[in-house]
Amino acid sequence: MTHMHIAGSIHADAVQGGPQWLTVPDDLNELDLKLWPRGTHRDDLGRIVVAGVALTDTAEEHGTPVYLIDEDDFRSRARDFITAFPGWAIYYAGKALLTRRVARWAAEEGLNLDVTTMGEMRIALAGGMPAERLGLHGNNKSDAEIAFALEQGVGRIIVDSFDEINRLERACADGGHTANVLVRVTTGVEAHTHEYIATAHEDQKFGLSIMGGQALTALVRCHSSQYLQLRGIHSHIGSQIFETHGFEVAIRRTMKLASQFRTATGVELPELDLGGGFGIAYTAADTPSTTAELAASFEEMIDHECRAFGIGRPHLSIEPGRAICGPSGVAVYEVGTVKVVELEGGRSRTYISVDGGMSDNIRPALYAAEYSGALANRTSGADPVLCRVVGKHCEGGDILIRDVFLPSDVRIGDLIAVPGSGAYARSMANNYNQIPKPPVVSAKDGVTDVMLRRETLDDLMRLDVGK
Ligand SMILES: Cc1ncc(COP(=O)(O)O)c(C=O)c1O
Ligand SMILES: N[C@@H](CCCC[NH3+])C(=O)O
Repeated sequence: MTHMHIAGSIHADAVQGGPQWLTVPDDLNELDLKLWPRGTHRDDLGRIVVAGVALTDTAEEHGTPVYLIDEDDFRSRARDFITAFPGWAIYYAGKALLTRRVARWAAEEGLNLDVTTMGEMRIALAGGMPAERLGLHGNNKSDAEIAFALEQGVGRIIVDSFDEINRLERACADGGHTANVLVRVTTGVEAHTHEYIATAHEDQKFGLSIMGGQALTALVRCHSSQYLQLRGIHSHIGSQIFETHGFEVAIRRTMKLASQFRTATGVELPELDLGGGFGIAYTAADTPSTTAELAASFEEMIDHECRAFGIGRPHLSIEPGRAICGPSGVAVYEVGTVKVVELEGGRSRTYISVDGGMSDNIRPALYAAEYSGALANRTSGADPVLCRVVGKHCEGGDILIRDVFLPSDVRIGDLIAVPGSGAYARSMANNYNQIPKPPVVSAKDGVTDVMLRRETLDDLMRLDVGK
């Protein structure tokens, strides 16, 4: 698909502080394939088809809103990482999307799994992911979570504070366990992403500071513990990152820390985990690197820094979440109302209200995240108009797609499909306005299968036990 930059009259920026990147597609019916699960297309009836399934059929069978995850797409993106990073351990970040079935796919594709809570551990194990392939994260792991991880034989625990090191040692002493640990550090990198999803600058809750000296102290502390097997350093600089520069700085600083640790103890750390954060395309303007390109630049940076610090190549791992499940997922909504709002200068914006919103995808409200969308049940020859796709919540910021061009004849009952919805949408869903959470169905070879059923109002009513 080609895009032309558009004149002021309908440019989003000219309308209302919209983004400069938004352009009018030459053909609204054509799908920008980089945004969708591999193989997505329109059929002869003009319906969008994902994994061999027409989204109209998904909507009919499962209702709307509905999240559809293309199994083959998920598996192929997992395999891309396994292939591009030979010898590395790939920990799929379950926080992005985790169900028992997703855990099984991850296990079958040779991924490990990054988990953060009791709930994620339980789902991962129930899905058949072996405990030794789990890495437990979290800045406030409870005694119960730590005890469970130790009993199950979780492969490694990423420690995040001195309090937690003490807590973990006590749990090991009580239960007669030892634990493999990595120390999560903050590298001071200012990742180029939204403030709320950048995690390596100093002034935030995760990790121990390299610059402040706590990281080295924690490493030495773990090294000298009779209960802890110190495996190495963990760094995660943030999420939805496109530039490799931040990773380069993180690698340099963690390698330097490893060499300082060696100087202090005489021991070379065997492992280095560089976290996740690899960005995906949500709109036509996003141009993420391929997994192979990422791998090539990581290999080069690692080689360079190992040589610079005279350190042997550690065993390396990364934790991609979004880059595996994000593009595999499509959310499907039904249009309930269409309202044209007149703006200054004779311009207008079309508000398309759908049957979901910030309860099933809070990312636009939380991070001003951009999405795109397409009419899913038919094609249209109508002119493009600038639209805002909004939810049904009692909140002005309840926006799903801030700016998108859709055909001017979008009407009640049409379906809007939002690509890039596999990560951090349904997994961050909530029940604002007492709206039950939508289902997640997997799709493969023309067949859908529910993995998370739709919540019902009865589910919500049953939680309300007061009188
Ligand atoms: C420690 C850690 N690892 C991995 C991830 C996964 O990030 P992403 O889904 O952006 O790859 C996150 C989330 O940002 C994280 O906090
Ligand atoms: N939840 C965030 C990413 C941060 C997740 C985990 N550290 C998002 O939707 O982009």
